[in-house]
Amino acid sequence: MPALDHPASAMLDLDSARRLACGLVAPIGDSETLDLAQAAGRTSATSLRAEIALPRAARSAMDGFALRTADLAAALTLPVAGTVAAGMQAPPLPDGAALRIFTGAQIPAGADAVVPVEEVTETGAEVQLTAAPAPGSHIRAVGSEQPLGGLLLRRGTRIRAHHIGLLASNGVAEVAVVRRPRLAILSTGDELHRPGAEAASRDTMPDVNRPMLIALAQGAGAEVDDHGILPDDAEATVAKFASLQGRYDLIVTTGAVSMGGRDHLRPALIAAGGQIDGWKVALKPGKPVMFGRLGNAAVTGLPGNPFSAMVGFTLFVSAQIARLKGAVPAPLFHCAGRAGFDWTRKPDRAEIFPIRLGNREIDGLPVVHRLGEGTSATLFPLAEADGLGFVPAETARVSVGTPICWQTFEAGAR
Ligand SMILES: Nc1nc2c(c(=O)[nH]1)N[C@H]1C(S)=C(S)[C@@H](COP(=O)(O)OP(=O)(O)OC[C@H]3O[C@@H](n4cnc5c(N)ncnc54)[C@H](O)[C@@H]3O)O[C@H]1N2
Ligand code: MOO
Repeated sequence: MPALDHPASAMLDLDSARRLACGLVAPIGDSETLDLAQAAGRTSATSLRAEIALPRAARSAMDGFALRTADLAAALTLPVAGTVAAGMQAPPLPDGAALRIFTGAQIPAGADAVVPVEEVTETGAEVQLTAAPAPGSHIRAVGSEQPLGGLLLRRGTRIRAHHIGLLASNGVAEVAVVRRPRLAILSTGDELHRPGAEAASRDTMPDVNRPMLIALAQGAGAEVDDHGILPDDAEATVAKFASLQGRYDLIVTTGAVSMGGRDHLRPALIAAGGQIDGWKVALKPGKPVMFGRLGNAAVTGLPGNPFSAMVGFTLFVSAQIARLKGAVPAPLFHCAGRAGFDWTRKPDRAEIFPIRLGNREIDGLPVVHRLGEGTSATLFPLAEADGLGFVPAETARVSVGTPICWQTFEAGAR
């Protein structure tokens, strides 16, 4: 296999790395048709326009009385000639009379206003008003809520509960959505065993990254195949890449991307006919991330340290999944907090760290506490974390009370 030469100094900055990662995938063109109830969270594959105007018939917006305003010129008292409820065909309004009407009921032919029940006095079979309403009062006119041809769902929209309701109101039962991105996820390392598969020993350790990344990818809307644990073996790695070719939109690996003699991933990708588009980001943790391609699939090699793998997913893989789905990747980290800690650091790489939110300050911004000591080998500081904090590469010092950027764990998954 080819020996790869990469100078230690060449690191992508975070923005360039994210752009590169997103550029290696393209929005999926295939679609499938789903029952409306199954479509939440999926991306619409087509735009839908209203084939009807709503409401289809003029309806009452209130419980009250339907009447003809012209009839009130002589007197403000009218006899009540009957009742119209939602779901029934309204009888025409007799001359010089009112009809009791309920919310959502069709406006009787001849009526041009509804007076709410609390604005009238009912005496026997008559209703007495204090003033004549303006024509059109409390009537939902035909087409007033949705025009014929109005846009209901734009292509590329993430379908949310309110879209489902809107489509249901138009009698739509099925919707075309972009097929889910197909991901292969695998771990590398002779030291790994499946969590719970064997008793923990001092020689082996559970595979932490695979179950975590599968959960993250499924949460982001991908269809994931679990490709298990790959041994630290060059030939096996080439063979694995070859077997994955043509089947996936994105292949995500962890481990074997650093400088060690057993870090086979990059040469194996080349040997399998793939290419490497970038390696190493000025990011802590997550420095040795690799961005590449194998046929039509993007290949993202995340570092083996579990917090590095998680950060790499959050910053790069989640954006790649969003783009595959035809969505716009979520912007990262809003500076909507105040540091609850002092921190002096080496200003060389952007840094991500677990955070816990404290009380809100008088301006409404939460105090953000940094958890852990910056170790990428453990997820332990995340146990009680509310999200992730961020400082740019050039930050050398953070002081209590200064603005700090953070995001919830859900922020990246769209
Ligand atoms: N000489 C250098 N050494 C290292 C550098 C460097 O720049 N120069 N970078 C360090 C950084 S930063 C990281 S991050 C790691 C990344 O290493 P790899 O991605 O090559 O990963 P491995 O060496 O295979 O494993 C690293 C570490 O993570 C554990 N691991 C791996 N996979 C899993 C898994 N699925 N579940 C749990 N733990 C896993 C593995 O046992 C190692 O302890 O490299 C540094 N070294
Ligand atoms: O990049 Mo490593 O991910 O700093 O631990």
